[in-house]
Amino acid sequence: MALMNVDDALEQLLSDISVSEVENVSLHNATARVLAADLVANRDQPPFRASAMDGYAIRADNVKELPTKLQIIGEVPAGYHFPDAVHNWEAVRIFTGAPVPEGADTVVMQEKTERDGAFVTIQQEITKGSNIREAGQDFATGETLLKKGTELTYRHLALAAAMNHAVLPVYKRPVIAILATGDELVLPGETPTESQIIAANNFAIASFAQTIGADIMDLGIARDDMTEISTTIEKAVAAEVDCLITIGGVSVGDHDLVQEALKRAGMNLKFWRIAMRPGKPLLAGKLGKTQVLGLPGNPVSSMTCALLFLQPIIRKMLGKKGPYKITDAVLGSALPENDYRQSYMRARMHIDKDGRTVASIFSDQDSSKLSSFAEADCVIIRPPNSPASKVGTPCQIIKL
Ligand SMILES: Nc1nc2c(c(=O)[nH]1)N[C@H]1C(S)=C(S)[C@@H](COP(=O)(O)OP(=O)(O)OC[C@H]3O[C@@H](n4cnc5c(N)ncnc54)[C@H](O)[C@@H]3O)O[C@H]1N2
Ligand code: MOO
Repeated sequence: MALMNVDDALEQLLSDISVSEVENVSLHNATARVLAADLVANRDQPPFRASAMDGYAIRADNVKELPTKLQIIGEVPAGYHFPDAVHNWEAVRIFTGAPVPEGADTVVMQEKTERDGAFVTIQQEITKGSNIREAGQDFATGETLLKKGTELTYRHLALAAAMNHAVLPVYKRPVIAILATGDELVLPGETPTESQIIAANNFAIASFAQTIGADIMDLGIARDDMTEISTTIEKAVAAEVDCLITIGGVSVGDHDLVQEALKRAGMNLKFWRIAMRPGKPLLAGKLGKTQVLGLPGNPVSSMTCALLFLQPIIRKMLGKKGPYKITDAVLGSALPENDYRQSYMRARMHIDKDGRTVASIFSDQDSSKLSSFAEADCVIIRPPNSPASKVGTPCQIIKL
C-alpha cells in the first residue's frame, strides 16, 4: 500500500485542530503570544500638547527680532501642569514631555537661548509651532492599533502598554504530555545496565515544544509493557492535555506496543506510517479531545517529526500563522536520486559570494545520530523521486 505523503498527512492533521481558548495575561507574560481580539486605544497619545525639548515655552510672535529678552514666570517639568498662561514677553521653563502651558505656541530649545536669572534671551531664529507634539499625534482614543492575530513582540507590547492595557487577551498555551517508552531507556544521571541507553528524545521534544510556546507534562519512561504504557496514557487522558506525544514503540517489532495501547484507550487512528525519511513510522490519532502523535524512537526521526508535525499543531493552537518557514537555497553537495519517500537531510549552510544560501549535507544521515543533528543548522527537503542533483541545484531548506 502506498504510504501517505507528508503534505497530505499534515493537512489531515491540521484540519482537525482548532485554536486554543482565550485567556487574559499580563504584559510580562504576553511575549510571543497571539492577540485574540482587536486592541483599541483607551486614551490619546500624547494626551496633551507636549514639549519635545528641554527649553522655554514662548509665543513666537514675540521673537520677530533677535535677540529678544523674555521674563521667566515659572517652570513645568514632565508629569506636571502649569497652572497659569504664557502672556506676551513671557516664557515658561519647560522640560521634554511636559504639557505646553496655555498661551504658548512654540518651544525653543535651551541651546538657542541664554539665561540670566529671571530672564531668557532668545538668540536664534525660531519657527512658530516647533518642538510641540500635538495631542493625539501618535494615536487617538478609539483607534484600533493592534489587530486580532498579531504575534506579540516587544514593539507591540510597548504600544499596548501606552494604550493603557495592563492585560491582553491571547490564546492559551497548549499542554503537551510527553511519554518515552522502552525497556532500554534510563534517565540521564541514572546508572544504565550494559544493554541500556540514556533517554534523550523526550528532552528534545520537551525543549522544542516549550520553545514554540507549549507547556509540558512529563510522563517519564514507560517500560515495553502493555499495562504500564496504558496506565501512563490514562494519566494524560485524565489531565485532558491538548496533545499526547509518545516516543518509540510505533514500528512493527514485537515490543512496539504503543499503537495497540493507544487503541485500547480509545484512540481513533488518523494515519500510521508516511512517505518520509526519517520518520516513516509516525502515527497520529485522537483520543477524546487529545491529539496524539506517536513519534518514532530513533532520535533524528523523533526530532524531525516534531519539527514537521508537532510544531504546526502547537502553532495552530496558539493562533500563529503557517506551519513552519521554508527557505530557498542551493545544494552544496551532489545528491543521488531519491526514492518514494520525502527526505529531510541534515546539512550546514553558508552564504556564498553571490549571496545565495548553500546547504551541504552530512555524509552520514543515519537517523540514530544525535551528534550530527546537534551540529546541523538546517535540513534539506528532498521531494520524492528527485533525480540525481548537482552542486548548485536549487533546493528548499528548513532552518533549525
Ligand atoms: N522491520 C522493521 N523495522 C523497523 C522499521 C520498519 O519499517 N520495519 N522502521 C525503522 C524505522 S524507520 C524507525 S524510525 C524505527 C522506529 O521504531 P520505533 O518507533 O518502534 O522505536 P523503537 O524501536 O522503540 O526505538 C528505535 C531506536 O530509538 C531509540 N530510542 C527510543 N526512544 C528513545 C529516547 N527517548 N531517547 C533516545 N533514544 C530512544 C531506541 O533505543 C532504538 O535504538 O524502527 C525501525 N525498525
Ligand atoms: O524513518 Mo526511520 O525514522 O528512517 O529512522
